[in-house]
Amino acid sequence: MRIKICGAVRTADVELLAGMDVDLVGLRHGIGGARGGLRTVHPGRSELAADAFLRLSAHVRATRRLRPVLVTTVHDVAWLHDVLARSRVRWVQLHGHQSPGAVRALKSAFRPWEEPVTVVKVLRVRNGDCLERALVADYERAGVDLFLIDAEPGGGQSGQGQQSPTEPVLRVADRLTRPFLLAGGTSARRDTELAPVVRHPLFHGIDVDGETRVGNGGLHPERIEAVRHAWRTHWVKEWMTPRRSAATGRFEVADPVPAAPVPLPYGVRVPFLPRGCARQAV
Ligand SMILES: O=C(O)c1ccccc1N[C@@H]1O[C@H](COP(=O)(O)O)[C@@H](O)[C@H]1O
Repeated sequence: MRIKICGAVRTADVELLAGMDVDLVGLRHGIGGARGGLRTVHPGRSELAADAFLRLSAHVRATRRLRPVLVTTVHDVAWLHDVLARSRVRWVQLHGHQSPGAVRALKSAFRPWEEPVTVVKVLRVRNGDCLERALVADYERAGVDLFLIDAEPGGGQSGQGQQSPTEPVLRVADRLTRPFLLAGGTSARRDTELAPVVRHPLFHGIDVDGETRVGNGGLHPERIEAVRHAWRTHWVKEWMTPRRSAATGRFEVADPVPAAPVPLPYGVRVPFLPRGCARQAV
């Protein structure tokens, strides 16, 4: 399971992340404005100027453990190729309305002898529906490697710390043949609603921004550690560890949210039941 922390803006952020158990570092460059097309709630919250992007991405690469990810809303393939080539960053998160054609052109802009680019395309969930639903197959044919399912409360805004309801996320995930990251208000909360998302065969990890900060401030080690612990230790262990079933003797992945109502033995009283359990025979 991969963990991406978004919005590093200074060398100290990279040094902090290098000492933590995370994988990908999002660096925002080319957000909104004339080249973009996506307005953000916090315009330029952590937008890096060109020289800062080059410097910080080199710093991330130098850790040899973390991977820098260019997070951008720019559509212009020549600009994207130039930034990726000059910085030697090979992961890009297309967080705008970039078309499948732009994805195809970007993938083929890198020659076969060059390190290929990994394209992450955002799919936004708004009012229970995925805005890019009709384009998913085209994105896959164009070469998207990984999707990022994010909540968009409206107005073309991302990163408001709002979590997408599970059902629409699963509906999008079921249309995919490529893996996806979950974004949008991802936190350290152990919300059992998320179990079916984590257990989805294409679930690949999480992308977090707001939860890793205190207020609008910088990255906070304890908050990052809380998210890491919740997802790497709790969720993954809880839902992905096969256990031997007492009934069948076979190894099965634990299911804390039973699909069918589970009858309780006669006389048992419980103050709280997990979702899916029927209150019977009390
Ligand atoms: O947060 C922004 O303003 C933003 C601007 C442009 C592109 C992406 C942006 N945020 C992304 O939103 C998700 C989730 O963030 P959060 O955990 O809900 O705060 C993440 O991918 C950010 O990169």
